[in-house]
Amino acid sequence: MTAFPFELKASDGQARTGVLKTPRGDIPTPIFMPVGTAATVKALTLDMVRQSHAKIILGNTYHLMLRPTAERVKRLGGLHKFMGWDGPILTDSGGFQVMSLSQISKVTEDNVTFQSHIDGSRHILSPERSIEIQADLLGSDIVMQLDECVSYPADEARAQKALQLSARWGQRSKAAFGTRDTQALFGIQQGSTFEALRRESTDRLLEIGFDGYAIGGLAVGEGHEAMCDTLDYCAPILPWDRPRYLMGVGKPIDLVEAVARGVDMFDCVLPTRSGRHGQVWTWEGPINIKNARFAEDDSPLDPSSDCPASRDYSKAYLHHLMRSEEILGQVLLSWHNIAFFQALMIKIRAAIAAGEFAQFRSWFRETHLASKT
Ligand SMILES: CNc1nc2cc3nc[nH]c(=O)c3cc2[nH]1
Repeated sequence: MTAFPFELKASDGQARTGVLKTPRGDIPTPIFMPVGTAATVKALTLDMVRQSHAKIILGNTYHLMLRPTAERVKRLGGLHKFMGWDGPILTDSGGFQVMSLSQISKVTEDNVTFQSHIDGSRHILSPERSIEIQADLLGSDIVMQLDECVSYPADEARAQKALQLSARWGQRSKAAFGTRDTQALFGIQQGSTFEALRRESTDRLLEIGFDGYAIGGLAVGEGHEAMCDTLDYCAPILPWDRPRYLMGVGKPIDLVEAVARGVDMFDCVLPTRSGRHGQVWTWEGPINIKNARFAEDDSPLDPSSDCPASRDYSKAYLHHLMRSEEILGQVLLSWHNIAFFQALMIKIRAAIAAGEFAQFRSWFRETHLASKT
């Protein structure tokens, strides 16, 4: 299996910047992937997503297999054609959403059986079925193995059983994926916050061999400090010459601190979800635009941004839209937030390339964390 070329351009401490070359386009790293759960980045047209400088989006197998079903997406030409996105798409394997969204689910050696949170219908996800959905029916560019993510806190024995099952599922995922060179398969490291288990999981993944390696089992309630303490040892032991993808992360400060520990790829619903509720991410930290102090503030969110939502509307107008529960408010704030996350990654990449990441990191902490905007 010839993996997608991953060319590292520069590194600065553990931080690195490079390019992951895929058939549907080059992905600069470190990269943030907006989440397109049900074949849409919620509230945004794909022109807005492109204009935000996003290069790759994430699709959720769990949601799409339930509705409209992966078979229907296939009949309609696959996920790219169905939603009109011709750039790279990464799909997750569905296991995490089963555990977090479905009321009834049962994990055995062979598979996960669960009931749809939409209509209660019964479904099965096995490593083989998840690969079929992602690679053959949805046609995604980067496919994730099926894994088992334990909740936090986990006891060590339970976490070890889950990582060992995930490793066996990783082997089966790779066997089902076969040798394809137009798509990539990533393995997922587990082990909760136990260093010995993270090493055991990594050893198992390296024996199997993947195109990229995700760090699973984090952003599950452990908090920023415990996540960073775990990344201190679990990121650098993953192969330096392949992409490292931290699943489900995160807040801007999480991205900066994870890049500092060697992570290359991220995805999180935060920018779009928080935007829909009025939370706006800025260089000076998050604000809630519904706060009365913005009612007559006619300054834009970020005059230096090239995103119309950030540059061409006053905070007062956005305040009014959100207070009036106007849909346009959710659209513009979601657009601004994903553009901000992309602007953050652009600054991070430039800082690493210039050997100035340490300076950027301390500037960001002082500016973004200190001020209570
Ligand atoms: C929002 N936090 C979060 N989203 C995740 C998705 C995941 N998928 C597969 N495997 C994981 O361990 C995993 C962990 C995650 N944490």
